[in-house]
Amino acid sequence: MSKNFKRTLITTALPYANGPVHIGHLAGVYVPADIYARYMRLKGEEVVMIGGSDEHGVPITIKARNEGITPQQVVDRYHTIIKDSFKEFGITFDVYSRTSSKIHHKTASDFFRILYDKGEFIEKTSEQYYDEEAKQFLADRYITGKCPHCGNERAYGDQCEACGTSLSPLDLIEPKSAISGSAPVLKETRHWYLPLDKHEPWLREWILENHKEWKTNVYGQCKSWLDMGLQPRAVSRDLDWGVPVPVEGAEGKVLYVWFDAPIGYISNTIEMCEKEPKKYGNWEKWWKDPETKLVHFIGKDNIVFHCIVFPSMLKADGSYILPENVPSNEFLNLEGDKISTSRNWAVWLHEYLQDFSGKQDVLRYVLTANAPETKDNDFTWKDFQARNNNELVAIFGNFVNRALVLTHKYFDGKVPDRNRFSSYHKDTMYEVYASKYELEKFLSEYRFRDALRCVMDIARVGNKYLQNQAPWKIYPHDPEQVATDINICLEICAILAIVVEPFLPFTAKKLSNILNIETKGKWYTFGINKDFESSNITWSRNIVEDEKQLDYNKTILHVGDSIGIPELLFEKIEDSVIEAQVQKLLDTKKANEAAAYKANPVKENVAFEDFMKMDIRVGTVLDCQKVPKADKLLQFRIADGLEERTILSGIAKYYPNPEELIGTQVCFIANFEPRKLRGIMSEGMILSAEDADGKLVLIQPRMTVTNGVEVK
Ligand SMILES: Nc1ncnc2c1ncn2[C@@H]1O[C@H](COP(=O)(O)OP(=O)(O)OP(=O)(O)O)[C@@H](O)[C@H]1O
Ligand SMILES: [Zn+2]
Repeated sequence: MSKNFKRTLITTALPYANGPVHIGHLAGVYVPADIYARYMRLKGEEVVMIGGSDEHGVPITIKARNEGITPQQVVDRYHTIIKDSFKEFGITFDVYSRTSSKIHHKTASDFFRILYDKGEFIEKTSEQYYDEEAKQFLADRYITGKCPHCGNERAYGDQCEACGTSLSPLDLIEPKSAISGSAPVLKETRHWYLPLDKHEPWLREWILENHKEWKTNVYGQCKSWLDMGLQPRAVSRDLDWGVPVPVEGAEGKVLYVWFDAPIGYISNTIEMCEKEPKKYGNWEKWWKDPETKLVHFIGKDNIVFHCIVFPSMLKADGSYILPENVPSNEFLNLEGDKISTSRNWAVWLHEYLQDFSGKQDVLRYVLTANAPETKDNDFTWKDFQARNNNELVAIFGNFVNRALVLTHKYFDGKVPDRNRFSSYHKDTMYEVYASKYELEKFLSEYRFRDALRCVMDIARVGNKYLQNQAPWKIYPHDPEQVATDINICLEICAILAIVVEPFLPFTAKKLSNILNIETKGKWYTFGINKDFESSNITWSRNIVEDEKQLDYNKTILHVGDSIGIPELLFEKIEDSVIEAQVQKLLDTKKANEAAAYKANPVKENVAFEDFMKMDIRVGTVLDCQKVPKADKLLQFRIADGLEERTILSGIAKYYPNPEELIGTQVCFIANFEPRKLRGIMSEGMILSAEDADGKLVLIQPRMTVTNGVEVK
């Protein structure tokens, strides 16, 4: 199904501006999109990449209310962090704007109005909760009440977080408004719906028949939505934050965020074209010309919106093109847990950039090598370190560095002649060219992990070649052979500088600077040149030779070219650096557990007389030491105001320096039945509090009291 397109429009899911960007976002959307865009640019294609922040919707208004600031202040804060960190990370948007912009409000409003005037919506009246004190309708999240399933008193109108059931506001028992606290009343309200059911027949044909080449995860999700049958979907909301519905009598209503956000791709394209008309031309050529290839990069939770809902909106308008592909990724998890903004379970991009200054490419490498392309995947710091040390440093960096150093050592920093070029060298270069060719095939299929593997294969070929040829052994008796070897190695370095650019742009820049070459426009200047994007060829590794298209003399570097001073491309990451990151996550986990801690229900009441039977007293620790061969036990000698007594307590793990307790006071049950533990008689029980994480902490009076006094 390949068509000849003139240009490519890449959109990237708009990150929701209620938090910074994390590695899940990057792996799911922005790194693959950036690889694709950079690759197209290297090939000299006309391409743009559109991004921007998604700034409307209820969660942002709730965050603003909780922090006592305006929604605009919330989105200003995160938009800036997101935009700056993307830039520093080398994500090359042609435009990165936001949905609170004037252009977007106008574009989204006009878009709605055209569909409204064409009769593409249906209008329905329904009953919704209204807060009479605050004089506003309540979004589901703004209503709390008792969960009908588990009795949790603080369930939300859309979900009970205690039992996980999804709810509708009408399910809640004794509903309350989260704004005023008053009981809301049901009131009629009018909304507009996009009748997706009406669009179902053409969607079926367009996706299920004509786009069988879409990734199986994407195709499968579309098929199951279509097979369930589509329903009309509301496009408006009663809320005061968003794009107002441009219809008479619709005061207090805004466009629903899912309707408003994808239009952001169009608004941002318009903004880009208005800013630089010479460079980008008219926005309509990007959105309305069938010779434009539209590609949406998204994560899996956005599939239905980009394959079914947004195309239906575009079709309802009638003047827009539809996406040619929607290469959606599955999800990236972090150390075995789902990444979550609200639980702070993430590696945040802006923090990474601080902690790993100058190491953008390491993260880009790991997120691509381990991308969740076909199934959910896990990011771990151990894997991050291993991939850096064993792959980037040991293979790529090592090869390039040895080739550059030897050039300076033997050839005065100049590219030597390849006089001995023979079939063995030809085979080596053939491997390199075939890998580049395969790499191109994978890129055209949005298989970025496999494509990156091909880049590393080229570095592997170089590394192996250098190891086999061992120029440092040959040089004394056959410098001419070494000249040919180094010539080959330098050419492989130059090819690496070009093919690695989409993946590791900072490394490509460093390497091409050392080699004194330009990477731009060089994609088709060596090896075999066939464009997978626009041809229907079936790939095979031998096609290169079969077609006799390979000219081994067409090289990037030339004899006598000067090579700059070598500089290390990658450096080893030490254990201590990784341990610090792991510790940061453990701290987060602990804080989350503490925040989620719920005290046990109170036990049955006891009578005063029963309480008085317990003889709890205070005593001073005279001696304290670990019981030999018992991990948990500490042996206390206590001055109890009468004689002295010995008590054993299972808190050794929490008091690694027991001698520090000597001289402090503890509380103990004095009339606890004595019992023998490890051959020692324990006369009582020392009192501790058990913290949420199981840690035991001694109960100790804040002021010294007389030994033996009772606790009441
Ligand atoms: N862990 C992840 N792995 C892969 N893609 C992700 C992940 N989290 C989010 N994405 C994708 O990133 C894009 C932007 O996400 P969005 O801002 O809507 O965040 P979200 O899904 O609300 O995430 P979060 O709740 O973590 O903030 C979406 O296309 C989404 O599918
Ligand atoms: Zn519940």
